[in-house]
Amino acid sequence: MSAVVEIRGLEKRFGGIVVADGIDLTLTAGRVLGLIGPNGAGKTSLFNLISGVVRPDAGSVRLDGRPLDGMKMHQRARLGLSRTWQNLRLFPSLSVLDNLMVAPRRYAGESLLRLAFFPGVVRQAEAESRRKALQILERTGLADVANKPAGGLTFGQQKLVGVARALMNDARCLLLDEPMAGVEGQAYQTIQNVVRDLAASGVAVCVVEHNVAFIRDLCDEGVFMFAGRVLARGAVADLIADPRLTELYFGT
Ligand SMILES: Nc1ncnc2c1ncn2[C@@H]1O[C@H](COP(=O)(O)OP(=O)(O)OP(=O)(O)O)[C@@H](O)[C@H]1O
Repeated sequence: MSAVVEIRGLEKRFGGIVVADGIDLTLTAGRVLGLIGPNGAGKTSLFNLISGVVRPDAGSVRLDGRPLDGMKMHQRARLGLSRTWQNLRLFPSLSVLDNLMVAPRRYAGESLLRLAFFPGVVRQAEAESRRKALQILERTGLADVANKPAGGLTFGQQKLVGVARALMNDARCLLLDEPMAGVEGQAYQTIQNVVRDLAASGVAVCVVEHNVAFIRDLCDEGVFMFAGRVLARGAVADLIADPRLTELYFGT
């Protein structure tokens, strides 16, 4: 199984708070890795470091062997590093379809030269993107609301839009930040199915989630984080059953 994301010696502190303390972690093609740990363990910070929202103090992140050091978030997104956000970050007044169309990815029209001299190519690429967005909306059960403003959807549907948007850039690696928080019913099952299909197609997936049942059912493996460190890696069922980790999780 090939490594998609390789994290080596990652360090980050905010003043006195250590959010990454020498993290070594590999995300593998076709596998779903669950990231668990108590509030403040550094899980979202790790996603921020991988996706380029935050710069590390030391250490490196590689995507398909290519160092990402110094690259901005949109540059990483173009290379296939995709993520969702705890606080959604949708454009509420834009339609669901348009929220997908503006996803961070490579745009044919971003080159002024191409826009000026090959407008037909740009139009064709945008039509292709629209087709792709509609396909993704179909796959995520959102086709019926494609033209509705995203802000008018249920919370579960908005979470699905966040996941759907993350699929627009042909992700090599997908980071899902608490995809299940506040989600129930059909959206819950749909997110599980979409993530399974993605992994089956070779994407490396990493999920931060407090919903332990979701993590246990979905993930091939789990990592337990505490105080910016990876304390354990193994079967999710074993991590959950470990009394030492449970104590750290619940702080009892
Ligand atoms: N930009 C920042 N500036 C200062 N402190 C920060 C910053 N980002 C995160 N922190 C702090 O780092 C610690 C780790 O936060 P992080 O969000 O990564 O934890 P988490 O494991 O994702 O927690 P949760 O499960 O609650 O989302 C917290 O104490 C948080 O307040």
